[in-house]
Amino acid sequence: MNVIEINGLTKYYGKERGIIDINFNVEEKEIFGFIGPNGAGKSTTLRTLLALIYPTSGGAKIFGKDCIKHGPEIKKEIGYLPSEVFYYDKMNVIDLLNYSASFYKKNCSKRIKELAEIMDLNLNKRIDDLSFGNKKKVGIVQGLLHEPKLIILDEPTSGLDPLMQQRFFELLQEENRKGSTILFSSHILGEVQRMCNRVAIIKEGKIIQLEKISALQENNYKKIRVQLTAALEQNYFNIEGVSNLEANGNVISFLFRGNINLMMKKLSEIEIANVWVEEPDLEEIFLHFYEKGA
Ligand SMILES: Nc1ncnc2c1ncn2[C@@H]1O[C@H](COP(=O)(O)OP(=O)(O)OP(=O)(O)O)[C@@H](O)[C@H]1O
Repeated sequence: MNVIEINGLTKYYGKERGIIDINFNVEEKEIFGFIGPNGAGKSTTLRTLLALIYPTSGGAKIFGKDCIKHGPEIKKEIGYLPSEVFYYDKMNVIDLLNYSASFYKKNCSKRIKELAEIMDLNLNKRIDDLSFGNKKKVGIVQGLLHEPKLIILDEPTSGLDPLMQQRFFELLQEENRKGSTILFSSHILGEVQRMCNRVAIIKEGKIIQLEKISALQENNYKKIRVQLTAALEQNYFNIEGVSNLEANGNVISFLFRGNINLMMKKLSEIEIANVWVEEPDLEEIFLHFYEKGA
């Protein structure tokens, strides 16, 4: 069953492109990643799903219901963490969370305490005494306190230190095991690869790739940099599977996809000072999609 169905979703801000003809579904109990560079349209898509802004055309269904028409009803079952959190600074954390909880017809006090403990959040502090990262934690607790069926997170890890990111991902995995469906946006490929079953890649307002993470990894390019000790014949690395070849002084870099043994053989036949084999970052993967004309 699809928890989210997005059909031809398009949003223009006046003449400015927001998103164009977005189509994808998120299945029940899936952890779905939505990834793209700044300004690609991730927040616009998520805000439209939450009926915080209205689409120019197209639409989406959540739990089988139109996300705009049935917005208030649907939102009771959604936990949302916006990319930037703004609060009434003078309130205490616990008062703010109790106020948020009052919108749901259930007692959330026990869950608030549990979540605050997991995220190491002091409930008695005033909001304006909190650091950016701690404000983010308030947002996380606020988004999860009513044990929502669907969790939508917009760049949730920005501002969290690595330990907290880890705890937060464990928390999400636990929510997912208990039955929640999760959609989260990010511009960090690594965290999406680690967490998600499937991913949609968005660029300049359009979906350019929709993949299972396993397929994305199989297709994955390695980024190879070689530091040479002596000049090399110009076409030495010009073999099948090599793209984006660049030379910078005595360092040659390229993307490689193919049989890694062939590449290792090629490397073993020359004298080198150093070699780096890395996962390409998101920009480089985008560059590759771009070159394919996607
Ligand atoms: N309120 C607005 N008015 C005009 N243009 C907007 C508005 N909000 C977003 N846009 C434009 O819509 C496009 C998509 O922006 P959006 O914030 O959805 O991207 P994003 O992928 O979430 O990026 P980021 O990671 O930087 O938040 C951008 O070109 C942006 O300039």
